Amino acid sequence: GTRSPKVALHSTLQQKLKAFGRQNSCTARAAVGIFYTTQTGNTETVASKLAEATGLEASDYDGEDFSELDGVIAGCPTWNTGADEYRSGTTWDDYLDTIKEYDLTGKVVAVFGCGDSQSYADNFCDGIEELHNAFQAAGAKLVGYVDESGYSYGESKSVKDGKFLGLPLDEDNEDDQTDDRIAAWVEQLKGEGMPL
Ligand SMILES: Cc1cc2nc3c(=O)[nH]c(=O)nc-3n(C[C@H](O)[C@H](O)[C@H](O)COP(=O)(O)O)c2cc1C
Repeated sequence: GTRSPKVALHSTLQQKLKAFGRQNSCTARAAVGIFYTTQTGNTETVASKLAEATGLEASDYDGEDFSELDGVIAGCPTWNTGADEYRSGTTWDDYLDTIKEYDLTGKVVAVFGCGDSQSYADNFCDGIEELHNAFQAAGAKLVGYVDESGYSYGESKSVKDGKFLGLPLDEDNEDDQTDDRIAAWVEQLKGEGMPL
C-alpha cells in the first residue's frame, strides 16, 4: 500500500539526522566514563567522590572496551606489592594486555589510584603507572599527572620526573585530604582536555 514507502523515508531521514548529530560534536555531549576496581572498597569510595565532582557515573570495571567513549577516568588499588606486572590485584590485571591492543587514539584518559603511603611506602600506588602505560600503549592521550611534592612516601613506580602519572589517594592515612585532592584534580583535568 502507500504506507510502507512513508515509513522507509522516515527511517532514512532519522538515520541521516543521527549521523549528522554524531559528526557535529557541538550538538552531542562528550561521553566520559569512570571505571574502578577494588578489593576492600577504598577505590570504589573515591570513584564515587569523583563521580559526584564530575556529574558522571562510576562503574566497577568488567572488561569494557571504551569504544563509545571520548574520555576515560580509570582507578585501581595496589595489592601485589613490589610486583613488576599485574600490580593492582584486581580485575584490571586480567585486561591490561587486552587494553594495550585497543586503538584508543583521540581519547583522553586519566588514572587515579589508592595506596598506603606509610605501610607500603616503597611501593606507593605502583598500580597507577601500569594502568597509565596500558592506556598509553593503546594510543590514548594521558592527562592528570600530579606533583609528588604533596605526598610523603619512599618510592613509587608511578613517579616520573617528579610527577605521579595520575592522582594518588591514600584512604588509609590521609582520607581527610581526599576531597580537596579530587576537587583540584577535576579542575586540572578540565584544563588538560578531559571533556567534562
Ligand atoms: C596485603 C596488602 C598489600 C598492599 N600493597 C600495597 C602496595 O604495594 N602499595 C600501596 O600503595 N598500597 C598497598 N596496599 C594498600 C592498599 O592498596 C590500600 O589499602 C588501598 O586503599 C586498597 O584499595 P581497595 O580498598 O580499593 O582495594 C596494600 C594493602 C595490603 C593489605
